[in-house]
Amino acid sequence: WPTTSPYTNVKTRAEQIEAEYDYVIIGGGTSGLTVGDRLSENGKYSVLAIEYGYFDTQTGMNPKRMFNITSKPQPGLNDRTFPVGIGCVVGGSSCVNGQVFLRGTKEEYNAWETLGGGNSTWNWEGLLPYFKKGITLSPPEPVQAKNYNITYDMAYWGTTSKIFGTFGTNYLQPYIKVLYNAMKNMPGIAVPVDSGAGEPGLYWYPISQDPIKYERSYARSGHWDDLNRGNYEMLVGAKVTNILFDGTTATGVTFTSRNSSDTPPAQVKARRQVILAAGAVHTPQILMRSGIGPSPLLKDADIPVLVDLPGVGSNFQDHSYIRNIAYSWGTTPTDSDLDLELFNKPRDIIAARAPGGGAPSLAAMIGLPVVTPDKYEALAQAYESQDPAAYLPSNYEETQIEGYKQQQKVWAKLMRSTNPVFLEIMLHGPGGAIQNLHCMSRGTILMDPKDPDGEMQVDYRAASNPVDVDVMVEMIKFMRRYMTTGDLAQYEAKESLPGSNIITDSELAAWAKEQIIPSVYHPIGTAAKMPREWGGVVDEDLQVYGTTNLTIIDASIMPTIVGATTSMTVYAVAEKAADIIKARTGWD
Ligand SMILES: Cc1cc2nc3c(=O)[nH]c(=O)nc-3n(C[C@H](O)[C@H](O)[C@H](O)COP(=O)(O)OP(=O)(O)OC[C@H]3O[C@@H](n4cnc5c(N)ncnc54)[C@H](O)[C@@H]3O)c2cc1C
Repeated sequence: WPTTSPYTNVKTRAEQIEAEYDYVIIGGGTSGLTVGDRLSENGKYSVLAIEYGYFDTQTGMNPKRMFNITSKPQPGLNDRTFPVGIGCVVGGSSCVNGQVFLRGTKEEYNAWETLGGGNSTWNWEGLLPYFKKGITLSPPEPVQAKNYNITYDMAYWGTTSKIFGTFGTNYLQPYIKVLYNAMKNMPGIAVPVDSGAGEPGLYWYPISQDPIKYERSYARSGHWDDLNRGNYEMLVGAKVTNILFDGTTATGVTFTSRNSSDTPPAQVKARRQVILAAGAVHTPQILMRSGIGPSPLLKDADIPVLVDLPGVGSNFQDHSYIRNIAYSWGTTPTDSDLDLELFNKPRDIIAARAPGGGAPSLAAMIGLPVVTPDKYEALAQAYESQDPAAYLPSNYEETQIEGYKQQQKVWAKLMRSTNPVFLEIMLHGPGGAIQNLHCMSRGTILMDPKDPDGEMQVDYRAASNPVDVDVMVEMIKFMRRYMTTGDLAQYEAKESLPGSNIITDSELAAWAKEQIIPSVYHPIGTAAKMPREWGGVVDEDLQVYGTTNLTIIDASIMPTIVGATTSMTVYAVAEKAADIIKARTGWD
């Protein structure tokens, strides 16, 4: 390692590339490769993607394919630190991710429209065509659909993209349908026709998997491997340090070799557009290194200020979770129609005898009024009555406080709606992980002014807003109700974590602070698409304020996080971004 690639248009040295391309994309990850594919598809324009990682024949989470970053200690979580998972390989985080393939709900995307300040097309209706363009759904096998009563609706999916959603076929599970039915019968739980319908509820969902090869479907397999276009090149093992400007017009980038410190920095020019796709952790670094960011920090780092944009590196959000609300069954349930004889056979025999018939993945995605019918109103009231600045980083400027105030307004309303997904439970029980998908705390990802090219300082500021712990307490109580009342009561499950001695809200909160992990590897928001007077970094066309020819297309542009794993939304955003860039730069 580094692994060499089989493609002649993958370059490993600065002298192998041209001096100038029409489009230069920083980051050959999920969003970067999607847009690179679209901008090179008519063959008329030259495109270069510059990627810090290398080609790898394997995929999946592994230190050699990930950045090595540890978060700052989290005072809200008893000063614990956490690994910051980000892919650094061709394909980016889509090459290492968990392949859970979900999208958010309608009101979560409509919040982006409200936070756009007027005339925004960043809403459910505006994004649905791009979910369809971006993802092909491979329907479940008929036997599987019948076994598990899987419904789907192709109105929410496309058929042309080479990024695939496929219903996985796990081995037969002894009680997955018991869990399904028990959750379905919990008060307020809906069963939408499709996980892609923009609705919360209980669903079997696809994973990002090729339906034929049964391998990971990701940005490289879908947007690079079969292309082999003469007008599309990739430079790997190269770190972009900063963007070049003529005045405030982006004209190219400077990069260094990732491995050899004795190679001098090199430059490449972009005739039409520089496209920033380095992900929510490193996009802010490249902006700041280029003089775009909070001016006090830039001055500390001795970087001349090109555009004072305080929002760069702020507004950081992720999902948070508790790994295990742990139970053991009193009596283990079994599905009434399960073929027990088959089930007890070794796994390979089961797989051979039930081709396509195993259970796909199952999730319960639940709005706050369903999580806590008694408390959601009080939680929403407590949240909306907060002084917006009370729990924000102390260096937030007025525009940023105003932006958070707008978010607070939107989200206090959405805490009262059943549509946005606050709680996610992947059902394979008993018990299991609970995820809070809408934290109100806001973190920062900032450059170390003493070492601007060193790793970014990632501060989740988890639980800095107390409402997040209060919400997590209600999620624990929901899991307790699910496991011990209703359909599952008969199985007399015993709780070992938090345990029967942890009862009151304050006991649960103290336990939660010991347990919460502030990231599901879904960082977003650090170059948010919001009005500049609300602390935004990019406009509705994803152009960086105060500049021309510079567009951001990655997860950092999301103003607020969606109640779903993030990759599918990143693909849809990138598809929309490609159309915006084409229209703006006269692509035909
Ligand atoms: C471990 C893990 C598990 C996840 N699980 C899921 C899941 O199950 N389901 C899901 O939907 N989502 C999941 N996600 C999240 C999802 O994959 C990401 O939200 C999405 O891929 C981000 O896309 P992006 O384009 O913003 O960034 P990335 O795909 O991360 O791309 C950014 C690229 O830029 C490169 N880069 C960074 N800095 C530089 C530089 N200076 N110069 C050149 N290149 C640079 C990086 O190496 C990287 O390849 C997971 C992520 C991780 C890391």
